Formats: sequence, C-alpha cells, structure tokens
Amino acid sequence: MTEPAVGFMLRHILGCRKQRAGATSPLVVGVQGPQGIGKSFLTEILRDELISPPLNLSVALISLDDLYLPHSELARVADDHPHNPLLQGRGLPGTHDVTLGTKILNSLRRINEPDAEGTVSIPIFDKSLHSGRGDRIERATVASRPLDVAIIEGWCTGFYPIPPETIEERYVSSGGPRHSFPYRKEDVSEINELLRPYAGWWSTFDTLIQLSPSDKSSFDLVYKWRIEQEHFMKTRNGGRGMTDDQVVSFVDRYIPGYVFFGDTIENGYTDEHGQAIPPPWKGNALRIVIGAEREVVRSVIF
Ligand SMILES: Nc1ncnc2c1ncn2[C@@H]1O[C@H](COP(=O)(O)OP(=O)(O)OP(=O)(O)O)[C@@H](O)[C@H]1O
Repeated sequence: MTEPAVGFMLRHILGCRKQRAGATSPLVVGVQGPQGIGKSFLTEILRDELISPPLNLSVALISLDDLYLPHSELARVADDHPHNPLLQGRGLPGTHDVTLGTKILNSLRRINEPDAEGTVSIPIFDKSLHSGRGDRIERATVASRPLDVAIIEGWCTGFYPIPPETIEERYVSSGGPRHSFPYRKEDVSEINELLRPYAGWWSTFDTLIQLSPSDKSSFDLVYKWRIEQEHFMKTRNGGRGMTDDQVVSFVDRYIPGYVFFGDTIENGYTDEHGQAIPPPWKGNALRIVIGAEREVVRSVIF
C-alpha cells in the first residue's frame, strides 16, 4: 500500500468492524471530501486492500454521483427552479434520486438478512452523455450477499440542512458569490430544503471518513486539485475536456455547498422542535487532513 491516507482509512474501518463483531449487516461507511481530493482514487485502493488477502472481505463501492437523477429529470429540476443557478445541472442536493438512494441504502443494510433479496442494483451515471450533462445508463452495478463493507463516497456525503438565520449569516460572512458564479440567499434556501430528505441516507451509516483540505479558508486547493484532475484526464483522452477557466466555473457551483453545509458533518442539524440532533457517526468518525501535495497532515476522530 503506497497511499498513507488509505492506511488511515483501512485502520479506521477495521477498528469499526471490530467494535461491532457479530453484527450481520455490512459496515456502512460514508466518505466525504471536495472535488479532486481523491475520493475515487483512494476508495478504489482501499477497496482493493479490503478484498485482497489477508482480509478477503466483500466490498461494495458506491459513488453518490451514480445517484444523480436521469437527464430528463435533471432538466425538470432546472425548469422547476428557473431562477436558481445552483440547480441548472447536476451537482447540488436536489439533483439526486433521493427515493432510489434511500431504497438502495436500506437494502444494502439488510442485504445479509436471510429474508432479503441478497442482491442490490446500483445505477451508473455516465457524465459524458448529453454534452457532459450526463445521464443514467441501462447497465447497473450489482452488490451481492454476503457483504462485509459498503463504502458510499460523495462530495456532499453527510451534509445536513441548516437554520435559515445561519444561511443569512454565512451568505454575508463568506462574501457572497464567488468568481463567475452569482447566486442569491434564496437559492441557498432552496438547496437547504432539498437537502432535508438526505438525512435518511446518512441514518444508514455506521461511520464516516472525511477527507479535508489543509487550507479550508480559501478553497484554493479544491480548484488546484480539480484542475490537476482535468489535466490528467485530458492527457488520457486526446485533449478533450474543460479548460482551466471552465473548471473554475464548474467548481464555483459547488463551493456554496461547502460554505453553507460543510460543518454539519460534525455538528448535525436542528430538528423542527429546535433540538440539536448529532450525526450518527458522532465520536466515531475520522477526519484525514490532506495537504497541497496530497500528503496526510494529520488525522482526528470527531
Ligand atoms: N494521493 C494521490 N496521489 C496522486 N494522485 C492522486 C491522489 N489522489 C488523487 N489523485 C488524482 O487526483 C485526481 C482527482 O482524484 P479523484 O478523481 O479521486 O477525486 P474525487 O475526490 O473523487 O473528485 P470528484 O469529486 O471530482 O469525483 C485524479 O486524477 C487522481 O488520479
């Protein structure tokens, strides 16, 4: 194993499995991190470690990207919110298939039970279709029983809605829209509402691993990593892909997600009675802080 971050992830997962020795359900692990930090890269190496000797575990690796709505429904979401630039295309909460995701995550939790079906189909979303807007394809990935570990990675994994007054405060304190991407407080409020049912997804998690950039204040690393990712992709496919400016515009759309909801991974949310609800992974989640050269700066349990 050559990736230090994978070592931390692996030890955390094995520790969590030990804590629940005898449990029949798979260990469900959320992985969150911003664009380009290496969620896919690292979770694929992690999966390979888990499935290989000496561990020989069975693992399902799911990306929230595969739970985006099909193209026609993404178009409907955009049409239903014509003034909201955050919803003009896939990415933000509100553009995932929450109903299907809930069914998949609940089925994965129960997959090892004798009366469960024993297989779970997970859709595949091809981002290259419809000029890069993407669509769900016919083919699916199938997870089968017995399943030891399910890893669910995504940029907004574990995000909860925030109180309306916090939206107001953060809109002002973050300096409002970034770069080329103007959005209003009202747009964030719509995303906030659309984020509510995602709590059902996170309720299936046993633990969460957060990959966090060492310099969080400016989001510069997120732009740097995502530009590097695009350069790498272009070297492999004959130069097709976004220019650096296009990547910046692309990332701009996700930044409000981190600004407004990023800390909810740690703090949870406030319910309709004003009661603070901690996330299910509270005290049992791992944060790995990643530096500019992708080195592990530190790790903490939170
Ligand atoms: N530790 C690392 N060492 C070297 N390259 C890495 C490392 N982590 C990621 N990369 C490279 O950085 C790019 C982005 O990684 P990856 O696609 O895994 O990020 P991601 O967090 O899944 O992003 P997105 O949310 O956009 O899908 C890829 O080209 C990947 O190969």
